[in-house]
Amino acid sequence: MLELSQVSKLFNPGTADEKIALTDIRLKLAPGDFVTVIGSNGAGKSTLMNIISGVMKPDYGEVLIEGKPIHALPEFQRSRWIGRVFQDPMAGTAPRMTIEENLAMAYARGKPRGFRLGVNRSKRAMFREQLQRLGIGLENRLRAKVGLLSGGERQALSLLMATFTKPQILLLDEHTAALDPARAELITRLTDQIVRDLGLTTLMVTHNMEQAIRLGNRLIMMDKGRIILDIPEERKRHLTVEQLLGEFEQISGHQLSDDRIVLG
Ligand SMILES: Nc1ncnc2c1ncn2[C@@H]1O[C@H](COP(=O)(O)OP(=O)(O)OP(=O)(O)O)[C@@H](O)[C@H]1O
Repeated sequence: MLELSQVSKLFNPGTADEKIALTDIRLKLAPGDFVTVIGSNGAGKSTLMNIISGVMKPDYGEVLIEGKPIHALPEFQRSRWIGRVFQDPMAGTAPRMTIEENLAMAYARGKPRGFRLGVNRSKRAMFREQLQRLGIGLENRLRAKVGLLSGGERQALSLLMATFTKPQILLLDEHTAALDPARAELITRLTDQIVRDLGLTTLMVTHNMEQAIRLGNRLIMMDKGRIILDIPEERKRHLTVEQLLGEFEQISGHQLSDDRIVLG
């Protein structure tokens, strides 16, 4: 489904500012894998997401989705294949447009140019049904401007929009980090529900260790541009936060330095 082979990325090569972001990343995800990603500051997590989504090119190596190199795909196909939710609730939605207009935009993503962006009766009924599944009452506010929604509501809408057309890969980039604990928990629950219902192949970067253990069927740990540990489901199920941090320290030789870390 998703395969990274020997992916490397260096910023500002040959200058005093040279930074190794990724070194020889090899990773294979099977269809339906839900992988949580943790790591220290500057470990390369965001660069990894940027490269998988195709917005950044690796210096070396390749990213394949269903056997096809992602960087060779036209933009419209990439946007249909990859759904992404960012940390910033403002990032995934258009604030001046209504909820239904935002959903119409997400629905048209990856469809041929000229596909109608408008909202007709049958689309509205479908949007309402999808919003109902979130369970936060957005189905009654189809014509509300998205800029008026709370951060949590907006992130729930972003999640729905990113998964609307069942992407091949879902990338979640610390998507609960900017929310208060109650809203973060709501988005976590919705994420788990949507990923399971649709059987989406998912990579989720998180600073919440308990969440990293609880969600998904696999956990990878990154440090200094490398994947230093890949924990399968059976091991993850019995893991505690203390054990996870202990393993990190043992393998990397230093403590997990993450200024946004949440232990649970
Ligand atoms: N555009 C850029 N130009 C130069 N260096 C960069 C750029 N983007 C990232 N880096 C560097 O590459 C390394 C990996 O950064 P990246 O943002 O991928 O890490 P991260 O694991 O997401 O970190 P954090 O958890 O702190 O957000 C870091 O050393 C960072 O300073």
